[in-house]
Amino acid sequence: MNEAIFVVNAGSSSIKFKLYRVVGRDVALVLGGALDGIGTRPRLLAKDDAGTVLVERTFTPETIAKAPEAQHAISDWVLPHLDGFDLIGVGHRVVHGGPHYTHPEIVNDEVLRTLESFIPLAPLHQLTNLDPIRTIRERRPDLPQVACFDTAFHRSHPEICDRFALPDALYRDGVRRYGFHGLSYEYVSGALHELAPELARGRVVICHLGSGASACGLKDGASQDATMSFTALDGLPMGTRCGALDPGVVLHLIEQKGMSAAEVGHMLYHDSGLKGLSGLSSDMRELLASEAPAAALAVEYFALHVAQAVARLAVTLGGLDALVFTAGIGERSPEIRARICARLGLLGVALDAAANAANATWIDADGPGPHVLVIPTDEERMIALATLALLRPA
Ligand SMILES: Nc1ncnc2c1ncn2[C@@H]1O[C@H](COP(=O)(O)OP(=O)(O)O)[C@@H](O)[C@H]1O
Ligand SMILES: CC(=O)OP(=O)(O)O
Ligand SMILES: [Mg+2]
Repeated sequence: MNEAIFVVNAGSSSIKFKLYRVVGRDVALVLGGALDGIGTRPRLLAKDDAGTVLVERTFTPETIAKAPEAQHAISDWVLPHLDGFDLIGVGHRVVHGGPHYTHPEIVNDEVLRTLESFIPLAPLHQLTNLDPIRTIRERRPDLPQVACFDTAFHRSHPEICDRFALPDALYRDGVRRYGFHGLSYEYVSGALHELAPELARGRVVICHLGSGASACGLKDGASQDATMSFTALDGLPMGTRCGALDPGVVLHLIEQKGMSAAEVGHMLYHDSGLKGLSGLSSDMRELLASEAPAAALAVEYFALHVAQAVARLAVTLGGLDALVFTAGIGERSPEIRARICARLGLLGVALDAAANAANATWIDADGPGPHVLVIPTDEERMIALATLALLRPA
């Protein structure tokens, strides 16, 4: 029987899943899909490895209001597809791994308890990440599960990039710049290494621009600094999250405006970013298509802040050899890449307009400036490989 690994990437508004066949020390995709639009426009879509649609089904928002209903709908559809496979384990994306997990971990009671303690640090993600682990443990206690952390890749930051300018006791208590999207950065950095090993050894900034957005500076493939920090709120403006914010604003809202901490939290996580600025949508496609001045402001604000982040990370790295775009916006929006790069002429960044418009891999113009690339991310493949490596050590 074919050995297989199932991967779950549970997010704030979607649950992505992939099934891989084990091929020696590698994995090969069998099928993959997502249930997205949870609570708004739920839709289950899955395809096989050749891209043939296996299922496309929509649900009412009442039927799939929250992640648990989405999990049920996915397992109802997936379970028959596991027939004929010998599942050796399930790999999960877990957004927050805290200060100590520098590598994926096989989940046991103690690991699960530790990860539960990070729920307040990642309110959009952690609970949704841990829910499927708990459900599968109840149904199949024999099946090994592996937690792969968004934070682990960033534990190589030098201390100066791991700290806030706060009293030292807080640092020792875990108030640190953890960084997120690490599985994506690890995958993209590996893909860059396959494309151009010399370049991957240099000073690289990767911009992960999805509904959550961050940027990371790497040297020789190791993360040095990132825009997201203690929580996935910091750094770039996002679909619904504010990005970097004067902490005085939070104090003002609580002390002067009488908002509760929960109300402020809800606003910063759910009603800010592109959605807050535009008053229209958190979806970059809708903003780019809109004539509204507030939509144009939100788009330009996003581009300015990404460009500022690239420049900041280039300072950490002492220069810039390559700039890489990934995730939904980064992979698919020539317009946003062009606006970001137009602001980075001071670093020598120059785009080839035709290559950029075609979403080509290499999109920089000929010349001495940094290379600019588009590399689609694949967090699930990273998780599958990590799961295999842990369950079948060499
Ligand atoms: N062609 C496109 N042009 C601009 N933005 C796009 C395009 N395709 C997808 N996006 C944007 O990508 C974002 C979602 O990215 P994705 O990486 O799938 O996010 P996540 O995995 O965090 O949910 C949304 O804001 C969506 O509008
Ligand atoms: C950490 C994070 O923001 O993840 P996502 O982009 O999937 O929301
Ligand atoms: Mg994502």
